[in-house]
Amino acid sequence: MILVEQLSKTYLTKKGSVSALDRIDLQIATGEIFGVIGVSGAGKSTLIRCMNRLEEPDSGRIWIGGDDVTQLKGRKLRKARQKIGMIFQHFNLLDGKTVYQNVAFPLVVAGHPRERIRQRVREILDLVKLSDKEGTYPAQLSGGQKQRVGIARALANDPDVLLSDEATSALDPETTYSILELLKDINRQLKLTIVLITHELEVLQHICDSMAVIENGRIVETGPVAKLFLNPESDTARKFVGVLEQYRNRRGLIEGLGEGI
Ligand SMILES: Nc1ncnc2c1ncn2[C@@H]1O[C@H](COP(=O)(O)OP(=O)(O)OP(=O)(O)O)[C@@H](O)[C@H]1O
Repeated sequence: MILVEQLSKTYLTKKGSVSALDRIDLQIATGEIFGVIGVSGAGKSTLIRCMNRLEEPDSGRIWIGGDDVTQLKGRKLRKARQKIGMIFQHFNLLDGKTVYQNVAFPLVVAGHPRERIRQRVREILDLVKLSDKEGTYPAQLSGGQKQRVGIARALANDPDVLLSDEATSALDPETTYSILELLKDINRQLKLTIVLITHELEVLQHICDSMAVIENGRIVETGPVAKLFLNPESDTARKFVGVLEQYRNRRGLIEGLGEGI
């Protein structure tokens, strides 16, 4: 279970302060895929980055597997971070290192023996279906393959939680689909809790069990994903669902016209 309680974060800028998160409360069940959706600037990245302390919240608590991660320091924080994997929109791979070295990196940092690292990297590359790319450099990979390396690296230390920061936003629809399917498989096989942020309703619809809608740093709606489509309550949710319906209607119209030709 992940519990977020009254989490707040304000950025101080030259132009004044920006409230990015305003007393956020969330409850995420172990083993579920939980989506946070919102428009640009709503606070999604700040929220997910607070979960592994890439960002420091001003106040509030984040409980992950019994630990309040906001209170951890030093070695305990490093240990907790090993159990929270993260994947990014632009993959964040080490360009000068091979696929093998990228995936091995967190294991080397964690101080595992070389033989254990080799065994684990091979296992994980097999899981993400990149066993044939061990010696390849990121520049020689497609976007989808890069994200698979990112996922493999995030899973190397066998985390309990995977955070996904717009992991499919830079990918074409077909590759997005394959990465979402991979995340679903991983969630099932490893019983891994996944928290993902997105501004794409289709991503939420395809993969998430539950969701929260974030608007101007506040959670304005939460529940099962189906609820969002059947009964959107917030302005953000209504806009997202409205745009998707318009798009589907237009596509239906175009396909209908096509049939008449
Ligand atoms: N390092 C920073 N310094 C100052 N302001 C920031 C910083 N990071 C984010 N913000 C501001 O905080 C608010 C929330 O930003 P955040 O990146 O969390 O939103 P987001 O929903 O992830 O947006 P996007 O989808 O565009 O990435 C925005 O107003 C943003 O401009």
